[in-house]
Amino acid sequence: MFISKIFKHMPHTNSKFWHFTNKISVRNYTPRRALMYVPGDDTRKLKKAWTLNVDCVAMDCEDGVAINRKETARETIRNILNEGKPTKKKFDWAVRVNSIDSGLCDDDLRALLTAEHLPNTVLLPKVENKEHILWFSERINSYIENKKKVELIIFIESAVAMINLPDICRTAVLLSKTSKFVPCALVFGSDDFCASIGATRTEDSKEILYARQKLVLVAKAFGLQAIDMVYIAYKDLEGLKLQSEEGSRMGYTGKQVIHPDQVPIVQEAFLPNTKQIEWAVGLLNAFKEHQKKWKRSIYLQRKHDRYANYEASTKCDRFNYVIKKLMYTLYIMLHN
Ligand SMILES: CC(=O)SCCNC(=O)CCNC(=O)[C@H](O)C(C)(C)COP(=O)(O)OP(=O)(O)OC[C@H]1O[C@@H](n2cnc3c(N)ncnc32)[C@H](O)[C@@H]1OP(=O)(O)O
Ligand SMILES: CC(=O)C(=O)O
Ligand SMILES: [Mg+2]
Repeated sequence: MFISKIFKHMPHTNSKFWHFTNKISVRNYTPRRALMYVPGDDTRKLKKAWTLNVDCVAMDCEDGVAINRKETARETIRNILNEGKPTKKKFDWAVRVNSIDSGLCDDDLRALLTAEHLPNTVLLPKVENKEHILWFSERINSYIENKKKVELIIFIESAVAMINLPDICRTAVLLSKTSKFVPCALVFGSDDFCASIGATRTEDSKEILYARQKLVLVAKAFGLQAIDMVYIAYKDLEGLKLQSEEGSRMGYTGKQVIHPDQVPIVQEAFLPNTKQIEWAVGLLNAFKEHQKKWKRSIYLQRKHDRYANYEASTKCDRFNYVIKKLMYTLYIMLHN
């Protein structure tokens, strides 16, 4: 359980330590513990966002922007993309376009994906079915030049989308082999989801428990990050902490936020705690001891039984692989 929890915190990996973990496919892992929305028409908030220590900044064209400000948001974000990333800080530079059914999505994509610099990630809200993914793929292939690709975050926000979820993910994964996007995460859009199923929000969110669990389950089945719901009462930081920790325990890798004060609490909740780190260090030490014994037993088995030797070394490889990942994560945590 702990191992899967820390894998989700693998950061951008261009460190020397990479040589040690050269067989581990975490090289391009982009952490998104907090995914913060910034209304795309609000230059003051956009400037503020660059000063924060947040994993993902989502410049928003969708629900954070009033209908009569859509064009302003699109233009403002395009200008920012033309100028290039405004800081050397490492964070996921993302845009949330309007939904396909809104009729605004194509204009958003055209404006944002033909700017001087591509965003790292496109957030596609209200995906309902695989046809939406096919449409998105066709549109972005016509806008992005060369061999460049963006990461895609798929929003699941309705009853129909929840039913079609595996189909949506399968299509996205298959298309990504030939298209200019790579699916990287699912987002649970709980506010729109509640509206879709006619649920009334409660403090413990029991009314959406099934959907919240299903999203994380399907995300993991397709190797995607799972990003949990927004905690709208942004002044209630205690409630935010409890909900973030709950999401982390459920297997979510991050959470959407709407206010800078929410960022540190959420990012903390999606990191391993001291107890878990101590447990991992204990596991590393135990492993060293076991490895010594295993080496000897493998040597003896090699002499007597070829098949048994094969089994043992396979186990050893698997264990080695897991430990290397653990050590790598500890190294990153110590150096942050
Ligand atoms: C269901 C969904 O789709 S959720 C996504 C759509 N919703 C959103 O995007 C809402 C985003 N959040 C916001 O717009 C704001 O946080 C609000 C409106 C909720 C509150 O804003 P304010 O009243 O300005 O909050 P507050 O005064 O506490 O802000 C403190 C500082 O943080 C800044 N700030 C607040 N929210 C954000 C944000 N999302 N991004 C960047 N900066 C922000 C403010 O500009 C202010 O900066 P300043 O000190 O330089 O003036
Ligand atoms: C985040 C979002 O889009 C929603 O909850 O509907
Ligand atoms: Mg929504």
